[in-house]
Amino acid sequence: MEKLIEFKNVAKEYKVGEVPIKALDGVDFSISEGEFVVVLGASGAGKSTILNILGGMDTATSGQVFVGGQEITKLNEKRLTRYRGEKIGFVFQFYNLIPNLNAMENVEFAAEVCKDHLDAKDILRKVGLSNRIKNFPSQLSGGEQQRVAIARAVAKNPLLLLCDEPTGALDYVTGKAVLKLLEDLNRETKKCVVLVTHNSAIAQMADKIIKVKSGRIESITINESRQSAEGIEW
Ligand SMILES: Nc1ncnc2c1ncn2[C@@H]1O[C@H](COP(=O)(O)OP(=O)(O)OP(=O)(O)O)[C@@H](O)[C@H]1O
Repeated sequence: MEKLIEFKNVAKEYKVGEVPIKALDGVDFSISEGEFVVVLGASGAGKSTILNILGGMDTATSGQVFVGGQEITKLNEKRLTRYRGEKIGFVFQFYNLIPNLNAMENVEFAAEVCKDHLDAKDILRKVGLSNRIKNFPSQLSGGEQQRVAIARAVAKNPLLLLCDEPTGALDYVTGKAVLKLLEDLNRETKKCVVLVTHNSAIAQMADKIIKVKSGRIESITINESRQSAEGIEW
């Protein structure tokens, strides 16, 4: 399989007052085309920092990050913004939908800047929301809002789908349904999904599990027996 993502000796340091905080310290890993990857670790381990650097929402202090053959650690702010807008679909824990746009408009608004974007209505149908397209976020349940957020990310037809604790605000059943949706999208579209979580049960869904501890890689495991979202329990 082609290498899609590569982190080479990546470090991230935050300065809070005079005190430097090493959020990442010498992180190396690679991810192949089409892989479903779970980044696992305790609170504060550095998971979101990895995802944010990968998605161009944050920058590394040192080291190199390659995505689809492009070194994103070399991009200036303007090109990084374009990379983020065109290549990355984000799904967050708290959905981040625009409250005064309905479901359809939320998806269209995000997708329209992307050249190869997909049809918003088709994607909303795919995530099981064809009868809610005119609803505003406040009229939708948490699980439905997360489906809109996933539709919004997918409609951009991005290179990568990055998900930061996508089930963190959802109950067990709804959370599993959202995981099933991400799994189906990964299998059907062959899009690479990188999902950050502290929930080790979710790791069973992955092709590759990257464990992070105190800003370093603790282990990288290839999972030969990937479980379906329906089959995992926590
Ligand atoms: N903007 C920031 N300024 C200062 N320190 C930060 C900042 N962002 C993150 N950190 C620190 O970097 C470390 C890694 O944070 P990160 O958010 O990546 O962890 P995480 O594994 O995603 O945790 P959680 O599961 O709680 O979200 C933590 O010690 C955190 O306090």
